[in-house]
Amino acid sequence: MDLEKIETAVQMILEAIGEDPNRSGLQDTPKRVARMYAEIFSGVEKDPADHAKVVFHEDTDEIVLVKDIPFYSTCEHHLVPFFGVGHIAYMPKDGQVIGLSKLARILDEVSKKPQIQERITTTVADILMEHLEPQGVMVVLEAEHMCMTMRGVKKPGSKTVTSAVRGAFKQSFKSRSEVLELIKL
Ligand SMILES: Nc1nc2c(ncn2[C@@H]2O[C@H](COP(=O)(O)OP(=O)(O)OP(=O)(O)O)[C@@H](O)[C@H]2O)c(=O)[nH]1
Ligand SMILES: [Zn+2]
Repeated sequence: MDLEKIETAVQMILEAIGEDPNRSGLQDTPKRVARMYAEIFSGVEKDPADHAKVVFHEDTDEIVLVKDIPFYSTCEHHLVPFFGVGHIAYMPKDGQVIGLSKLARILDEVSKKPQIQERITTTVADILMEHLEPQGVMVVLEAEHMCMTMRGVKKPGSKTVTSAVRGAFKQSFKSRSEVLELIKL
């Protein structure tokens, strides 16, 4: 990531909005924003699938759900945050399972780039289908978009819910309902 370029750009934005980038409160802002972007956009240069490459065996083919995983991302249209919780479920095949934290790590890394909510949802589901090779995957994200709350249409409290359903969950209404019930618990 080119931190110097970010600093120059932030300096220009401050000037463009009519601020004085040299006043004391703003002097270090370009550097701070550059460091912050390095953090919140760190996923641009990474492959989130790396977290799905270590799998192990346990004698179970029952649904695993990690729910209420907080995530923060950045709307690619306005570069403001959207954030909420993700629920990630899978049904193992032949006892192939993955460390629970890896599900959250994948969601984190996919979120750390300019994004839209639908793409985070489908990317997480597709990574798990490809590398874990389970019977099925279901990913549900609920998020508040600051581009819809603090500006524009201004609908604070509105939530966007997206889901990606793969494999067995797509075929079986019963398995899908089971996950939705477990999310609600
Ligand atoms: N599908 C989808 N849309 C998003 C997401 N985040 C923001 N948006 C929408 O992206 C759209 C961008 O619309 P534009 O008309 O190009 O931009 P705008 O004039 O700033 O639109 P308003 O937000 O309506 O003021 C808006 O409708 C946003 O609500 C997302 O994660 N998924
Ligand atoms: Zn937006």
